[in-house]
Formats: sequence, structure tokens, C-alpha cells
Amino acid sequence: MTTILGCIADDFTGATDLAGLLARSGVRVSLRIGVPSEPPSHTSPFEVIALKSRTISAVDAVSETLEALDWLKRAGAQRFFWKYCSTFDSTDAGNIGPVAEAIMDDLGTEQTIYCPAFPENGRSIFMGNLFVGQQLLSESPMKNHPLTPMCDSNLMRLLTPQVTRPVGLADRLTVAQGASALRAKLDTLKLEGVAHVVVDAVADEDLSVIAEACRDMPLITGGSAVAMPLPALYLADGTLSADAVKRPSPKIGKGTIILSGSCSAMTNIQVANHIELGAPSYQLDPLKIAKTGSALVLAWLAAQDLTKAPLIYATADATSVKAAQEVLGIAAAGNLIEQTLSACAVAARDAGARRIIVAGGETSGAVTKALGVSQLDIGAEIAPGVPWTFCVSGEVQIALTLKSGNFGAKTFFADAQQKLDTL
Ligand SMILES: Nc1ncnc2c1ncn2[C@@H]1O[C@H](COP(=O)(O)OP(=O)(O)OP(=O)(O)O)[C@@H](O)[C@H]1O
Ligand SMILES: O=C(O)[C@@H](O)C(=O)CO
Repeated sequence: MTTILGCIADDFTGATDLAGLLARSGVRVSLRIGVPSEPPSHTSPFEVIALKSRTISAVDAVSETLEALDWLKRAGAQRFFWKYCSTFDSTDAGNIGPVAEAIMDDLGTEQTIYCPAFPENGRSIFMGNLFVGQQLLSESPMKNHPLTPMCDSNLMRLLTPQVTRPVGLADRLTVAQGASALRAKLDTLKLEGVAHVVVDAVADEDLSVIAEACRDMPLITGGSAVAMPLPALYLADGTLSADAVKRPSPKIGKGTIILSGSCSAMTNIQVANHIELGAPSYQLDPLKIAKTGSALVLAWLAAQDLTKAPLIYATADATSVKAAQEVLGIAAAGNLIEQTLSACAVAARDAGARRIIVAGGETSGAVTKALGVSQLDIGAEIAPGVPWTFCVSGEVQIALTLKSGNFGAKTFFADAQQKLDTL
């Protein structure tokens, strides 16, 4: 089936988040891990390519994104979506702007929008400032993120140094007037030479207005939520045929492993809750692993009953993370954890785990690569932006969920298992 919307995400949990929100409409969504080496075949109307480009150099991020764009064009897509984090995570060098400009240049389009708002998960934008719940981004726990600490909340200020063309704002007062008013504002800004427009949104109704106003733009950029209304719009006008429905979920065995490399505030709560509920757990300490390697945790894992959903986690508070980073370096500490959790994922699968729950975007990127997964079918959502996915790893069918650091309820790990039992 021809691809209607080609999507590129800068991390793996972000990709499943986007795919899950698109799949809410009931349409088939396919997620590719990295740019497929094969030319497009058996494609879905919505294709999402997951990159791990959030924290790599802008030059590399641009080159990987353009490769993904080329594959999606060959799949038939004429409209594209560039997905980054709902908390606008980027390093000081910043990949979001350079990637957007490279896609715009390739498509020959003069303007795009930036809307990371995800109201269901507490991310809203007002007068260009991004909020997490009631806090400004820079005052939220995102200020302590291990890889991309966010110390400014103003999206225009964050974006301007990342791009070469002018940045502007379509504020909530315009969005509240509806799609025609927003389109008119975008046209005015375009005449003024504004290529990059941050668009305010504080509620799902705003996202519907934005999607309607921007649905024909060659490129939309943002968090997953602004893409959510698009399938219904494409179904309504016949761009998408009604037979593009999702496949039923396969039955998956009970063996489960939970791997958490996220240090977000929410994951810390979820890990604590799962331990309180009595699940077997093993805490990874980067400083110890640097000295002794992963043999100890692998031995612990080999002795576990996988039907009890054991949890292996590096999740820690900001002070412990900083202490490890000071000794090992930020990237090295992260890599060490990612490699260890990846080795645990493969060992657990080989020992019979068929349900693999991963917390953290970078962590998910590493684990998915180690599992050799290349394509995922998107199933039911466990929490907003976190779907179960189904894929083949090492010739066995597994269910995999990749949880964004801050997503999911306190009981997410139990919720995930229950959800699969009810499918
Ligand atoms: N105890 C620790 N000390 C130092 N670094 C750690 C520790 N635990 C995890 N890390 C690293 O911190 C990073 C966390 O990033 P990751 O993207 O996985 O989670 P997240 O940012 O919470 O998730 P998301 O990107 O989905 O919001 C990873 O590179 C991980 O290896
Ligand atoms: O948008 C979000 O918050 C998530 O999908 C994400 O990108 C986490 O890495």
C-alpha cells in the first residue's frame, strides 16, 4: 500500500510514541528500526523510521535523516513528519533545526511548523514557552536530563541558533480562532520570510486545529500529538482508503523482562513501584560495571523465573547519575549502561522472555539494535504514547514496548503486562 505520511523520529521511544498515536485511528502503522537496507515493499499507509539521532552530531543526524527521507519518498510518501521529543530535547549544538532545514531544502518547501505539545502527557506551549505540567520546561526535572538537560523553555530561543532562517510564532490567540486563521497567520509569516514557526497548543482541540491547517504542508515537525488527528483527516477526504486497518495482535508467551535505563522522574517512580509490588530486581551501578563488566547481572538473570517479570535497572536519581558521570564521563557512563542492558535483553530472549519492556529512548535504541529487530507492527497503547509492538527477534516473535522516560502511570510495568493479557 502506498505510504501517505512518511515519518522520521530522532529516537526509538519517540518513534513508537508517534506510531502509537497514529495507530489510535485504527490504521496500519509500521515502524522501521533505522533506514531499511531493502527498497520499500509491503509498506503501510503510515511509515515511521526510527533513528537514534537525538544526541549525535548535527552533520550525522542530517545525513541519516536524508537517507530515511529518500526511503520514504520511494515508498510513495509526499508528506512528511519530523518527530522529536515533546520536551524538545536537543544538545547545545542542536539537531532539531538543522534536520528540519535539510528536509525543507530537499522537499523545496519554504516553511514548516514546530509543535512539541502533548497535552495528554502534560506538555503544552503558550506564547512559545514549553511547559511540563505546571512547570516551565527549564524548571521541570528535564533540567537534570543525563544527556540533554533543558535549561531554557522558550522554543524560539532554543530554535534560533539551530537554524539559518527566521523563526516566528503563531500563538494560542490565533490557534483559538481556528484553522483558517492559523493558515492566514502562516501565510503572513511566510511573506515576511519566516521559515520556522513555533505554534502554541495547550489542549487536544488546538492540535486538531493545527493538523487541519497544516495537513497539506510537505513537512510538519513536532511531538507525536500534533500528528494524531492526521489519519482521520486523510480518511475523511479519501486520501487514505478505509481498508488500511491494523492487523490483530498475535498471542505472546508469558516470559517477561523489564529493562530500565531511563533516569527520568517518572521512571524512578515506576521502578520503585515495581520493586514495592515484589518483583525481583537488580540495580546496575555504572561504576561497578566499569570495573567488573556484566557477568554478575547476567548470572543473576540466568537464575530468574521470567514469569515473575524481573526488572534490571540503572535508573537513579540526579545526584547518583552526576556522580557516575563525573568519574566515567557522560557518554561513557551512558554507553556502559546501554551495552549492559542490551546484553541482558538478548540473554533474556534466549532464556525464553517473549515480552520485553524497555524504559528510556537511548536505552531502547541500544536494546532494539542488539535484539536485531528491524520492523515493528504497532498494537494497542498501554499509556498515552506507549504502545505494545510486535516483531521478530532472533527468529522468535516477541512483544516489545519502548517507554519514553516520562511517560506512563506509576504502575506502568504492571499495566503493560495486563494490557497484553487482555489483547
Ligand atoms: N545510573 C546512571 N548513571 C549514568 N548514566 C545513566 C545511569 N542510568 C542510565 N544512564 C544513561 O542515561 C541515559 C538515559 O537516557 P534514555 O534516553 O535511555 O532515557 P530517558 O531520557 O529518560 O528517555 P526518553 O529519551 O525516552 O525521555 C542513557 O544513556 C543511560 O544509559
Ligand atoms: O515526545 C516524547 O516525549 C517522546 O516520544 C520522546 O521522544 C521520548 O524520547
